[in-house]
Amino acid sequence: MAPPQGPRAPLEFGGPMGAAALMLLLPATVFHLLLAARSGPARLLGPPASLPGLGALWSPRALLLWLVWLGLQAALYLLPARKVAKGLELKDKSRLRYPINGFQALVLTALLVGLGMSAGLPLGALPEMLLPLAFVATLTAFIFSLFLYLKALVAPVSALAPGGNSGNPIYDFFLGRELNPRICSFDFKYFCELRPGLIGWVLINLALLVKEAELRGSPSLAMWLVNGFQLLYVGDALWHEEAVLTTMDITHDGFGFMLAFGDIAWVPFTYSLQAQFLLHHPQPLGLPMAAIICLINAIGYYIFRGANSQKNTFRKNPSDPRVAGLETISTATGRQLLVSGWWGMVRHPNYLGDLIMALAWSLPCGVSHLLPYFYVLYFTALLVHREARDERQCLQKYGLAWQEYCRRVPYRIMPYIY
Ligand SMILES: NC(=O)C1=CN([C@@H]2O[C@H](COP(=O)(O)OP(=O)(O)OC[C@H]3O[C@@H](n4cnc5c(N)ncnc54)[C@H](OP(=O)(O)O)[C@@H]3O)[C@@H](O)[C@H]2O)C=CC1
Ligand SMILES: CC(C)=CCC[C@@H](C)[C@H]1CC=C2C3=C(CC[C@@]21C)[C@@]1(C)CC[C@H](O)C(C)(C)[C@@H]1CC3
Repeated sequence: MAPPQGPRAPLEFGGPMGAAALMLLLPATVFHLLLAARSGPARLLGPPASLPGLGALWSPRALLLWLVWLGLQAALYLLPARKVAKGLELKDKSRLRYPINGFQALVLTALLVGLGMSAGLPLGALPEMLLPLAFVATLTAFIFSLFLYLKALVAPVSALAPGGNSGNPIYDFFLGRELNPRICSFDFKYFCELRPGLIGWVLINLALLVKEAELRGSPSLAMWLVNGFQLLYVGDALWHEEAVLTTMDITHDGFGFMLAFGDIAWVPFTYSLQAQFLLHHPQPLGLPMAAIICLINAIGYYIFRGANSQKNTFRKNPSDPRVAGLETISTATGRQLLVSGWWGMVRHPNYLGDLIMALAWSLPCGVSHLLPYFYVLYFTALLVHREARDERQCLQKYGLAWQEYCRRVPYRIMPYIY
């Protein structure tokens, strides 16, 4: 059994107490949002208008649907891939291999759903099942995290994540002990990060759009915008799937409750909140306003994609002509840091673009309610916290060179503000 890492790794998220609180608070938030979105007052703060009985949470049909969904996505993951990419070097100097077929999984899912709908699949019935589906997804996340925790107890020390093996079971269960848990070549974390949750999110959005068309004759412009923007975001993530291999989730964080729940329950059921809200609270949206919102989304996407692609191109090959002219700082590790281009504007330009897009996803819901802006608020908190975690890791990795970068690029996310 792998020994705990002990007090060397600083505890994050408020330690075991914080982890326990988050494990209660996060699922409670999912149910609160699902209930609030369908209630008349649609209040973000305060108790939901009505609480459902346990019967409304449990449905064998939802369980079956959920298992079929996970099975389908797992089967699509196992299909031959156009490319097999290598991850970053691990502690034992090995590099894991990952199939690059996420976009293919999205397209095949769309084809299957399209075929199903033409054969009479009632996609518009899905919004009625969101509550029991979220319940089974949450239950799955708890059971799956227990499996991951037990599996990590017998994993070799070299397979453990830098954090998440403090020896405290609650904290380790939450953060995840093992870095890349796998059975044969099936990588659980990589699979969950991009497939069932992200593709599930756009499928839920589509079902809400179909339901709106059934109720009101056609989907509203606001619903089209939310569906279009979020489909672009998910399609982009799957098209650039290889880039996820260098995110801190894959390279640094263990796979425990936080990511398992985040990937399979939090993302599909809370990221679809705007479309849920619009189904129950239709909002008028004129063409001029829609055009402005599209422009905001396009600006956000331009910054997000430009910054992420610039860094990925630079990390893959610093002499690539697209980045070779950029100014850099050398570090003791042999790697360089960009100090011009997007990464010379602020230290996390990709977060800035992501936040601008988040705003564009909520604006079609009007300004009468705070609820559809939950994503903007939560995402700001998540990215500010994530940025602080990343800065700590970079300071540790790059030392003086990182300090020099911070001096030359003083703002973190928003120029002249933060
Ligand atoms: N929708 C959602 O819920 C979420 C979306 N995201 C998005 O995911 C994307 C990835 O984010 P994330 O993984 O947090 O981090 P980043 O993609 O910002 O990567 C941070 C890493 O980039 C490298 N880096 C930092 N500064 C420089 C520089 N100047 N030059 C070169 N390399 C640099 C460092 O790693 P190294 O030097 O080792 O390469 C650092 O650890 C973002 O676009 C974010 O917005 C993230 C979380 C949630
Ligand atoms: C509150 C809670 C449960 C936190 C867990 C956080 C997770 C929801 C997020 C952590 C990092 C994520 C990323 C994406 C989705 C959300 C989670 C899992 C991401 C897949 C979204 C699409 C992007 O293009 C991305 C691939 C860059 C991104 C990677 C990080």
